[in-house]
Amino acid sequence: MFALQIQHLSKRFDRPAVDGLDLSVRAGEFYALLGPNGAGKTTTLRMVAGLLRPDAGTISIFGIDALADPVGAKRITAWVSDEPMIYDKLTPLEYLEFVAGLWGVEAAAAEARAEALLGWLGLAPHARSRCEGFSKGMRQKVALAGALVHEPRLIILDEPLTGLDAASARQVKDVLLQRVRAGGTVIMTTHILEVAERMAERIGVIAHGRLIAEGTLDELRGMAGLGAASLEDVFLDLVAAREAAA
Ligand SMILES: Nc1ncnc2c1ncn2[C@@H]1O[C@H](COP(=O)(O)OP(=O)(O)OP(=O)(O)O)[C@@H](O)[C@H]1O
Repeated sequence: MFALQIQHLSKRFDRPAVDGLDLSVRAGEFYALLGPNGAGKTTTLRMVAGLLRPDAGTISIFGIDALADPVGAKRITAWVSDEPMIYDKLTPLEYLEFVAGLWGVEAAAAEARAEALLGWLGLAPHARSRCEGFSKGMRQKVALAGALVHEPRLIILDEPLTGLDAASARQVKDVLLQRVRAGGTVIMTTHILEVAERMAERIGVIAHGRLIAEGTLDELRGMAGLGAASLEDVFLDLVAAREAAA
């Protein structure tokens, strides 16, 4: 069963940003998407999240055609952008209950989930303070909690750890791993190769809007032909090889 199946996906701005991309992520997988700046990662994920219309291609989320049935697809998907939006006048608890209400989560369940998420993310002491005074990292965690409160089956995150301190990054990683253990599927972009190396079961490398390599860390090492090299070496080698071929 695939959580996400992308076929021949394309999006062009002044030039191709995503260029006939094929990508499949299995249900229950932790998948990291790597690639140089401008490779097309965010554009791809925005199309999956229904925020951007592809020029061509198909997107299927747990068998739902996301282009034909965007509401059905969004119901089971969470999208956490690298510039999250929250409502400053609400407290985290109010925000989570509001978001849960939009998804039709029953009030008692919403409250329990909200309390649990805020606890795991270290926000319990701030659960009843308005978000307006929060730091960027705290906002990011509130946004993440908001994305998870309807218990989506597919969680898509764009650079979720950027700007977080060590403790917050650990909390976010733990929450994501917990979701995967509970049967969820996580797809995240990251430039922190160590995070991909440690957390992801499979890693996809995108360059120029296409998937140029994919596999476990060991498989990528094999492709790059570098024996026991670090993911950084493997990544740089794969991207350089693609550049040379282009
Ligand atoms: N709204 C837009 N209008 C015009 N061009 C865009 C737009 N969004 C993205 N692009 C272009 O599409 C290409 C892919 O960008 P994208 O943000 O998807 O890359 P990325 O892999 O997420 O990069 P980064 O790692 O820097 O976040 C880039 O050349 C970018 O300039």
